[in-house]
Amino acid sequence: MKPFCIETKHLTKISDRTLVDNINFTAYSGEFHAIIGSNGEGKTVFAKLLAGIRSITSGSILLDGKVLDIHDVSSAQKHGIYMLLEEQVMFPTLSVRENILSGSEYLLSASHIWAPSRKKENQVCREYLQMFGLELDPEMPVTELTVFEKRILQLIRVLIRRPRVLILDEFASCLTYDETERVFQVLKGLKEQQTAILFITHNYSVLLRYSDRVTIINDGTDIASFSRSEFHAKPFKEHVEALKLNFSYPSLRLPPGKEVVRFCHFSNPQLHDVDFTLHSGEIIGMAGLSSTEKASLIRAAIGDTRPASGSILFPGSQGRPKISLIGEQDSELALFSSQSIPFNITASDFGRTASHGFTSKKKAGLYARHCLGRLNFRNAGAEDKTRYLSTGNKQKLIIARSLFCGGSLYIYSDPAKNLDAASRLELYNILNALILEGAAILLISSDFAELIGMCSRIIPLKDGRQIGNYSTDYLSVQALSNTLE
Ligand SMILES: Nc1ncnc2c1ncn2[C@@H]1O[C@H](COP(=O)(O)OP(=O)(O)OP(=O)(O)O)[C@@H](O)[C@H]1O
Repeated sequence: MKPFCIETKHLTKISDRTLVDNINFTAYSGEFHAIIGSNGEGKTVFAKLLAGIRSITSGSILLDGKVLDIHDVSSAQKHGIYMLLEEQVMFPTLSVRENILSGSEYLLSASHIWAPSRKKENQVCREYLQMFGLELDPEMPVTELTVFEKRILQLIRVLIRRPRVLILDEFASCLTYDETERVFQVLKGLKEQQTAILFITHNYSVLLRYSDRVTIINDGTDIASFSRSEFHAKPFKEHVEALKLNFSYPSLRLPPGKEVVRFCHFSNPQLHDVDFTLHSGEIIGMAGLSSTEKASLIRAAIGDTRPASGSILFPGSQGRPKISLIGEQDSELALFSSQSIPFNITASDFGRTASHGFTSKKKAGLYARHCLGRLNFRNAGAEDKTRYLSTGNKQKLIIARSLFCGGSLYIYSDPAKNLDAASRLELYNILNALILEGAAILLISSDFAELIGMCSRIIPLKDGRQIGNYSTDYLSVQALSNTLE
């Protein structure tokens, strides 16, 4: 591919208000270009304008100096511009092969008249999957795949079409260090073939490890761009400081209180021999669980399913204590998108917003503002429509709902996904406040730095089987990764 650059000139998007404001941006072929900024600042809307997913109000997009007529997704794809969204878009009833190749079969057929053979399709799928170290049967259903595998399928779907400009929106969120590394190793090959790779991220270590250039978007506009050679200079560091990208985990280790939950050699079809105790005042982490294993653990803990052997006991309480949950569904599934923000937050306990037997909108609004105030909820108000919130702000609603629910046991699966660094820090401070009040927290996470930074102990699972119970005092991200390899 010949070198080129993609530019925007005065790119603007106005909906009810200005979402993207006069962005002048340049990315070059053969570079990893990170786009960063706090939640709700306009990164996704900007990327969607480039990919034709949303229409431009004014301004232009240029490829190699030529203005492009991008008015929908296919017009962007005609110029080789593809975007992978934060949400996972899959055909749940189709196989791995069908999910990868649907609509692209003609690319595999030399004649462009005959459809490629099933053998050829499976072979191509296997080759692409192997690039990411995945040995999946192309005929298996996608419902059995992990988050990582589903993400890779989406990526392969685009790679087959040989993109010139590839835009990834928070692609590495919920991926482990090793999984992220595997993805970027493959993308490096693409970069060497002159693809421009733009990725939106909140993760400072991903930014430092991979980006050749970074652009910061604030309040819908680009406020600065830096190339890698400028990362050590003061202006870049000032932005890092302002965005709190380089934060330290506010680790709090308290002496464990009474036992809240005890897994006694618990097994079910997905999990085997899970055995540990969580006390009040303690955050215990769990690493290495697939999506199905996470769901299975949560369902067992809330009493939705029975163990095949072993048990889950709640020694400190009569019966099951009140459990506050954050599962791992996308916010699209976890929220009532046509309902208001206060409705979504107070949905975990409408009784508390009742006044004379009726739900009080005023009370719900007050609670919502209080919960969101603790979570650095910016660029949106409690009156905004839920469906239009940015992904990070939607995640804050899910957290706020769980905090409104309260309880003595919190089971959180990747609660910090899609949060900007400042909001993450707020979340961690809230977790600390909860354990100071005597709560017990089970933190299931793919972010090993987060687990080591916030938890006193980590329970690693491999293929659903517990393989240890480690104190985090002398544990490194690398050592934990090695254990789970
Ligand atoms: N159709 C719409 N109508 C009104 N406002 C919208 C619409 N779509 C997006 N917004 C608003 O535009 C702003 C920017 O949203 P965007 O999704 O681009 O944020 P972001 O920077 O990607 O945030 P995050 O890091 O949380 O993903 C948000 O405040 C969002 O609420």
